[in-house]
Amino acid sequence: MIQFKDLSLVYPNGTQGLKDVNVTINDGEFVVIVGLSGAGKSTFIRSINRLVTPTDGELLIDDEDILGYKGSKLRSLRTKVGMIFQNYNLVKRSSVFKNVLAGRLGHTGTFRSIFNLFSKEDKALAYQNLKRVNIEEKLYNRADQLSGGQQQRVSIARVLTQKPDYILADEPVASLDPPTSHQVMKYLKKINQEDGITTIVNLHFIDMAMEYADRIIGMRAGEVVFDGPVSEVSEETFEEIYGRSIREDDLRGSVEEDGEANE
Ligand SMILES: Nc1ncnc2c1ncn2[C@@H]1O[C@H](COP(=O)(O)OP(=O)(O)OP(=O)(O)O)[C@@H](O)[C@H]1O
Repeated sequence: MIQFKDLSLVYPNGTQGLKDVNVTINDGEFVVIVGLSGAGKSTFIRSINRLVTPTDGELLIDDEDILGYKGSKLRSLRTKVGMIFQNYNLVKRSSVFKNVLAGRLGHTGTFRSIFNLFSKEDKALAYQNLKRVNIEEKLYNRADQLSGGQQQRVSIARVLTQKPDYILADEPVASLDPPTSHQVMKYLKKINQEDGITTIVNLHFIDMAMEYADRIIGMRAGEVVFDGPVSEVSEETFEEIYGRSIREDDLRGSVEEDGEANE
């Protein structure tokens, strides 16, 4: 469980990234954070794995306040909380398999990881996770030979190999076309449902938020201005969150497809 308690973050230049946020995210939830650019979505997500550090309040993960974490505590937090980025963050010149194995680094001792000494079990897990996102045939390809959607699937396999309790995804589909965006969201949702991993995703496409979220959190100027199940969300809700009417570019668009996630 993740609990934001009166959490605020003021950046060194005085910008208020988060303002008095009170939110509890229960185990197994699939939460989508929406809001205009600059609303604080990334700051919200990045607080959870301490890529940024809130300046006031408490942030409890499994009942422990993580705000004071340093050194090994911080490293183990980042092993428990996996992250997926808009730009995939793969090592471009490394193979797909090595990139996925990198998910084990938090579990492997420094000595073993320097020499890439991964166990048979680690390698089996990496392969199995590549299969889960249907990309195992690209095992030996260099990461930069893959399309954007394929690279994001590799990054999902890497995060799974990390065996996290939580997955954060910061605009995971912002660089992808509509069909590929849906594929990636489907994999994230499937993993959430099958493995019960709590998943928090930032999206700025409201149709995708409605399609995949269980619960939507709306942010504006660092504050949570809406928090509720998808069943309670209407067009007016988004208009309130955005402070304006909905436009074409707030929608990713749907795709006619058979649901099979292959490229
Ligand atoms: N390192 C930083 N230093 C100063 N201000 C920052 C920093 N990072 C973010 N901000 C500011 O904090 C506010 C919230 O930014 P944040 O990136 O969390 O918003 P966002 O909703 O994720 O937007 P986007 O969709 O554009 O990424 C913005 O005003 C942003 O300019």
